[in-house]
Amino acid sequence: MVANSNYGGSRLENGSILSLTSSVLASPAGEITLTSEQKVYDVVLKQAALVKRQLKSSEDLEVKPDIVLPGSLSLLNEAYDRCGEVCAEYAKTFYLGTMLMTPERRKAIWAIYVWCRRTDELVDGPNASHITPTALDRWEARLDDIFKGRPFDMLDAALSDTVSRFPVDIQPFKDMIEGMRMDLWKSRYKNFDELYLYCYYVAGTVGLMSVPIMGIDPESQATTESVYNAALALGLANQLTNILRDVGEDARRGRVYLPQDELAQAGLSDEDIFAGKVTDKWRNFMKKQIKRARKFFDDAESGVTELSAASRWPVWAALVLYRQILDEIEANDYNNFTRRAYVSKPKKFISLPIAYAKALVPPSSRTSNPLVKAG
Ligand SMILES: CC(C)=CCC/C(C)=C/CC/C(C)=C/CC/C(C)=C/[C@@H]1[C@@H](COP(=O)(O)OP(=O)(O)O)[C@]1(C)CC/C=C(\C)CC/C=C(\C)CCC=C(C)C
Ligand SMILES: [Mn+2]
Repeated sequence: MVANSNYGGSRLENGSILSLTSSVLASPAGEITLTSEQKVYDVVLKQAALVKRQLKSSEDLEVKPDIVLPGSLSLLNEAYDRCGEVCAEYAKTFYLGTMLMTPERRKAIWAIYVWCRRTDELVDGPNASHITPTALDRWEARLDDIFKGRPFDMLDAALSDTVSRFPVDIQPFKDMIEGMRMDLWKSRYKNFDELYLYCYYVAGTVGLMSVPIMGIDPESQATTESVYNAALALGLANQLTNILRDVGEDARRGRVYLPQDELAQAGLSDEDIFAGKVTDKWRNFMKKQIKRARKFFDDAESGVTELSAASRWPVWAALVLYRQILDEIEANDYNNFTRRAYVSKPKKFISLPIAYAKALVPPSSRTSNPLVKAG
């Protein structure tokens, strides 16, 4: 779980979370001493405060009433349907999971999914080699327009509608673009602190975007911050798992996301990764990395139960299925250089009712719940 921190930080209107004010502690050399975890926790606190304030101001209405301009509703429905199709095409199991959500929430999650997928495609898709920082700046300007109610195309229109109905903030979206910017210039991570920030940008942000849509169960006694923290943890866990699964594939593109200092401590280097030989050194290194990823999944678990009842199943399914990729890496004897770990269809099939059973558990009102408000 992300630790409670006591520090000040703020963001320039258009900047990433790295734009911090003078309330930040500085070392004698004048360097900023905040860890990535602390910087990200600042975002979590702000997102939680924002959602609380906005829910209050709309008198706890979770979905704002429709304002329909003549002819616009069918276009909007088409736009949402298209988002659903994209989602079904790229993430079948997840799409199935969203079918249990209320129609408003389901459509909103599809719209966010599509925006995230398109953002990732900019740097990972077929046109990735033509993508420049300027193209990402243009994508960010387009995001600003989405939030101002001036969408550029149909898929943007769905997101524009979503952000007008749910208390979603622009910051996690901007931060995701920041992560894609990082992918343009950075291919090595000195330590876990650097990797943590990257994982927040490209995946923790998804958790923060999703909570206002998923909704927190009205019976939940948990603090909003703790639920956001759990959502962040699930995003981080998923991305760390992605990185561990894709070591070989990333290396072939010249990328090593694994922390350089931890590789060195294990007696390993980039050359060992490019050579792609599974040795005992590699196995021991991987065991530690897997242990850390599992810890983030554990941190996410308590938060899932606090979500509104209909949102719990898709999130449990995502958690249970993604976590199994780590088991598969182990089953492959840590060969993530030439074998891609994946969860087989039968295993997926068994996991879905397990996720469903977990989703039936309501939020706990007992004080033993680690997320429950004090007093
Ligand atoms: C309280 C609590 C636990 C709430 C739940 C919060 C929640 C729904 C968290 C979801 C976390 C999640 C699914 C994160 C996605 C992480 C991820 C895999 C990010 C990928 C980034 C880049 O990776 P890379 O390029 O290395 O990998 P590929 O080879 O390209 O796969 C992403 C691809 C960024 C783009 C992310 C998406 C397309 C997924 C967006 C998903 C949603 C908006 C829906 C999330 C909802 C559910 C129910 C899972
Ligand atoms: Mn990608």
